Amino acid sequence: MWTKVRGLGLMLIGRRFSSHKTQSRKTLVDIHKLYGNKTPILMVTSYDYITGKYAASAGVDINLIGDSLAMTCLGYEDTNQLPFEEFLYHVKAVERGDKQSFIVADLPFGTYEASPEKALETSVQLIKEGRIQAVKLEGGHPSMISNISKIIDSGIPVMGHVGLTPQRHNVLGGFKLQGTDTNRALQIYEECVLLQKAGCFAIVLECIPNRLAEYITSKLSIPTIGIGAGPHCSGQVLVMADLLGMLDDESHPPAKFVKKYASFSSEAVKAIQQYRSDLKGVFPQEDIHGYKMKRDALLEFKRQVDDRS
Ligand SMILES: Nc1nc(=O)c2c([nH]1)NC[C@@H]1CN(c3ccc(C(=O)N[C@@H](CCC(=O)O)C(=O)O)cc3)CN21
Ligand SMILES: CC(C)C(=O)C(=O)O
Ligand SMILES: [Mg+2]
Repeated sequence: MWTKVRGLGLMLIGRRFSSHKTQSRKTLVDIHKLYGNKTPILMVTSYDYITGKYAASAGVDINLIGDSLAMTCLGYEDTNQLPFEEFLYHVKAVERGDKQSFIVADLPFGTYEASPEKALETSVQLIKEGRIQAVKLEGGHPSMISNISKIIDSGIPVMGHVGLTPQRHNVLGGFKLQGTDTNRALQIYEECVLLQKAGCFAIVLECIPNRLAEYITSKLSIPTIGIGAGPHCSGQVLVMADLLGMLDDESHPPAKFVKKYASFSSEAVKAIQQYRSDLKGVFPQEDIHGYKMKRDALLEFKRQVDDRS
């Protein structure tokens, strides 16, 4: 009892004098501040409650529920096969795990291209049911800009995405570096200008040469978030499965731009194999992991069972 009261007292003192308030969710204002201060913006992708919690605990700035989860988490061949309902299920789980980051969700292939109304409808559903803060969609050609404007005009922040846009891999000829020739570089630059004019709060630059990304970043007044776009973007994004080494998949070797900071996959397999070998007498231990029963109760139980036969 005394220790409980003392614990409560310490807790109250701790609250009163601690400089750490309960962390509230980051907003667009925080993202703009980082950009203004030239502090690199940290973005990762998350999949579910667990990975959402990892991102929140690490204090990332932007947590993206990327449609790449189709491949890394669900085993689809590409992102275009991802059903919207399956995506939404993951969006909801991430949000339950992360109450700290600014959360952005991709608009999956087929859920926003057809019209401004369709793009808005999908975005509203993600905001309402997924409880997230912003959406990201691929492409910045003029027809896509009208879809983006409709979403932004309705009060939903939009992140652009240019360069290697994986949903368009069939017209891009695969997951290939973009913008190496003058015309394609100009096209990517023009898309960025249009996206900024439409009111996007940031743009992902994926798989383009370092110098092109650097130049685009210097020309824009909104942050660029790079993946395979060199060190001169306003921020960086990596896919969680790539940075944690969650997948050892020979059929999908990591891209050149990936840096692997952990080896979850091999650690997991090792741990499960250790568990198997422990079953030969090491785990579980009677005292540490087991539960006791009063001797009398056990004897009486056995007696009653024996009486039945
Ligand atoms: N795990 C994962 N990480 C990603 O970053 C990612 C996905 N999945 N799935 C959706 C897209 C696809 N992405 C990819 C996939 C492969 C390369 C890749 O291998 N690129 C070549 C470029 C060289 C060339 O132009 O041929 C490379 O060698 O890096 C790039 C982006 C990025 N996205
Ligand atoms: C790689 C990022 C930008 C993305 O779009 C995704 O993970 O789906
Ligand atoms: Mg994506």
